[in-house]
Amino acid sequence: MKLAMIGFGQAGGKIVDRFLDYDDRTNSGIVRAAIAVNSAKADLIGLDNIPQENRVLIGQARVKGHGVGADNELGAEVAEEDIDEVQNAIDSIPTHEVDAFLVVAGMGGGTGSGGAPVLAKHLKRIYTIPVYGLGILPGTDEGGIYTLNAARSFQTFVREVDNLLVFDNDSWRQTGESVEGGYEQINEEIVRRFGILFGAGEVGDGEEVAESVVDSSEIINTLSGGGVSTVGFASEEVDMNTSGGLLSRFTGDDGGDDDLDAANTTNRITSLVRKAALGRLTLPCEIEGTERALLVLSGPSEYLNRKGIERGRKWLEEETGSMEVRGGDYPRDEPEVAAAILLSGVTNVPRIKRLQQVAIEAQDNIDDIQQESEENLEELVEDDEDELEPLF
Ligand SMILES: Nc1nc2c(ncn2[C@@H]2O[C@H](COP(=O)(O)OP(=O)(O)OP(=O)(O)O)[C@@H](O)[C@H]2O)c(=O)[nH]1
Repeated sequence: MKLAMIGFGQAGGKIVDRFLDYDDRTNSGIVRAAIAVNSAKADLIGLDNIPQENRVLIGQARVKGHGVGADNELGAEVAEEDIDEVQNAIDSIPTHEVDAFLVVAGMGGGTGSGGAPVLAKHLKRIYTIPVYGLGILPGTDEGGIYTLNAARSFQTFVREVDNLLVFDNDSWRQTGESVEGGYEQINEEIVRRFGILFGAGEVGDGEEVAESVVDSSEIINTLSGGGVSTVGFASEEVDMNTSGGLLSRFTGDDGGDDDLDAANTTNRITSLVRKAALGRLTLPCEIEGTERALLVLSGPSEYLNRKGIERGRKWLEEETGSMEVRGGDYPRDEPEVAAAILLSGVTNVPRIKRLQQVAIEAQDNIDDIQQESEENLEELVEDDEDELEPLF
């Protein structure tokens, strides 16, 4: 499907920038327009791919291009004050060619965390197409103020968007890596997962169309109903170089028995689906209780078969308990077969329960909480974990 992506704050801008690069590399055609909004001039200058005219500096009168320093109330205020500047950039997008907006932001800082919900609310008032959020949760080692920002922003953001897709840095940060180097890798993981998912609905006319290609309405239907979404992913390399013998590794094709090859393909697809659903999700959670799901199987069409996808889909129905599990192909000439699973409306998410508790504590006693040390706040969150009610 075609998206208008708006990156709010540094993390948001960098991830949208990376999506453009992904689009270029893979020809997936999902980014119809890309805009970056920030209160820090240096962050906007540091982007590689987003066109200069689509980089919007807000809050100049208040913070003079220096950012809001993790103050997300100030982030929200400058977004409100300068929303017309953002709208000017959006006005240059042919929105009639766009299936949805995707507002991307880190939830732990000030600009994106405060501004993204403001922008989502604004977009929903003006446009009829869906407005989705991609929210990045901070690592728990980043400190109390980042957790507090994320807790408050999350609650607002999920309310303002049609669906909030979440990626939790905390589960993805590798130890021993520099923060920047770590984000490079993490951002690649983000665009790969969401790129395959959204790209699935973008198999256009004249392209190779398999038996059951996913279209953008299936993605929209899976996301409709709101709530929080997470994505599972697993892939396996396949050999595309052997002329005429494309199937060799993935299917175990020896040029012989076709039924056997089909059975191998089916089995491999089923185990990829399990790996994707039970492995590391962008937001770790219990998959049981998921309201809706979409399974996308991507790869060279020779490696995809309807039976495998159907079996994977059925298995997902059983595991999630959902009656609304969609599934289909995304034929791509890439040397890998990948399963991407969108789990929409997830309910049992420990990280969100912890964040919710932080938000409740903050409401009760905002001054004390802000003075707490990082360690104290972390302890507080851990201790109260058992008593929490789910957020939604
Ligand atoms: N995945 C990912 N997360 C990032 C990246 N950069 C920052 N973050 C996360 O996003 C959170 C918010 O940081 P920023 O995006 O830098 O903050 P901002 O919205 O620009 O706000 P201010 O800097 O306070 O004005 C951080 O706490 C990190 O968890 C990135 O490149 N990738």
